[in-house]
Amino acid sequence: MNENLDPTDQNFSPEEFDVEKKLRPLSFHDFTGQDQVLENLQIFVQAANGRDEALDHTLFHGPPGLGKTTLAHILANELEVGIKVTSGPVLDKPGDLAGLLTNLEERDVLFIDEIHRLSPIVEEYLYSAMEDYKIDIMIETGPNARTVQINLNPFTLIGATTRSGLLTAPMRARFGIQSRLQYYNTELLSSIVQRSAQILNVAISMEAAVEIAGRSRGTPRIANALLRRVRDFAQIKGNGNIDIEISRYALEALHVDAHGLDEMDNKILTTLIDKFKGGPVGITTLATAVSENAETIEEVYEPFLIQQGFIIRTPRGREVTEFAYKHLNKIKGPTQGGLF
Ligand SMILES: Nc1ncnc2c1ncn2[C@@H]1O[C@H](COP(=O)(O)OP(=O)(O)OP(=O)(O)O)[C@@H](O)[C@H]1O
Ligand SMILES: [Mg+2]
Repeated sequence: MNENLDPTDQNFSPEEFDVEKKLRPLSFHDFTGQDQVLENLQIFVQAANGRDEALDHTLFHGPPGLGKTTLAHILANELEVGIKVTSGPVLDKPGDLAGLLTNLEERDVLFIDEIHRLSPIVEEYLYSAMEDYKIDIMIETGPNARTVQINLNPFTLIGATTRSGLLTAPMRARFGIQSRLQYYNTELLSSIVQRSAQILNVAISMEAAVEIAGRSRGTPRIANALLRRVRDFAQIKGNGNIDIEISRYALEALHVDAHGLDEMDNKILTTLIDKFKGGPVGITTLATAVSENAETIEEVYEPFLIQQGFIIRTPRGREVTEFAYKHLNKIKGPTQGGLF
């Protein structure tokens, strides 16, 4: 049994979990892209291994599906240590955290996903563990209750978050290594698609891999999900091999946007155009109009829309580009709304 995946990871349905487990890279060598981040991590890991010390606490931030959880497991593998996995919302009592911390062996990794969702009490409790490898625990109850300080084994905390803006400053300051993951370009994604196809044992043409990659919103998780769906079409409607025709047919049937934009991306663009004449509009106003929270728009949706050239950020707010009008088949200017 491969222990490198967390079966409670909510990003996967149970069937998809098994497939995901096979597709997830396990070493630096298997991991595609994020070159700068990876190069640095390799150096830090080598150095920590050479000194036989725990790796510095490490924070991964960036939009969903880009490889934060994957990298946390890769780090544990490359450090050749154990990993314990938990998440911000699950760790609601300092006692639970103490249990995890005291069970860590020397140099082990404690991975806390969604670390921005830790409760303030747990977060505070974590500070001394991270800084001095010490925690206070309460023993006995009633009149005999007292706290004792216990020493922990040196360990590495790896935190992951899609919402780094919600991390408190003291928390952030305790991470010696901080890496922001970027969206993947089509070339990188197509090599990820090819690698995944090989693992899934299905033949895929170069052109088809590029087609799937281009519609994956810069995100490996989406690329792998689309590949699995296209594979289904190839099996039932085609000859089992994935070529460009069956890919186009499948992506069409799945209503995947030509750029891989998701519902919220499209809602943001449409709202900017229809309600705000294309902008500029402030982030809070926009957030209210699409019923999403402003930080989520800033950290999860907007980076991709900007990177792809659909919107720009100006001092007066967000504005859509010509490209967005074209993509949504909308007409720019006062005649919009269909006078013709
Ligand atoms: N660089 C990569 N190379 C190959 N596959 C990758 C890469 N990055 C991610 N993947 C694939 O995408 C899937 C999703 O990645 P992962 O779960 O690490 O994302 P995440 O950043 O933790 O997302 P979330 O914020 O939703 O938790 C992985 O299971 C893996 O199969
Ligand atoms: Mg994750």
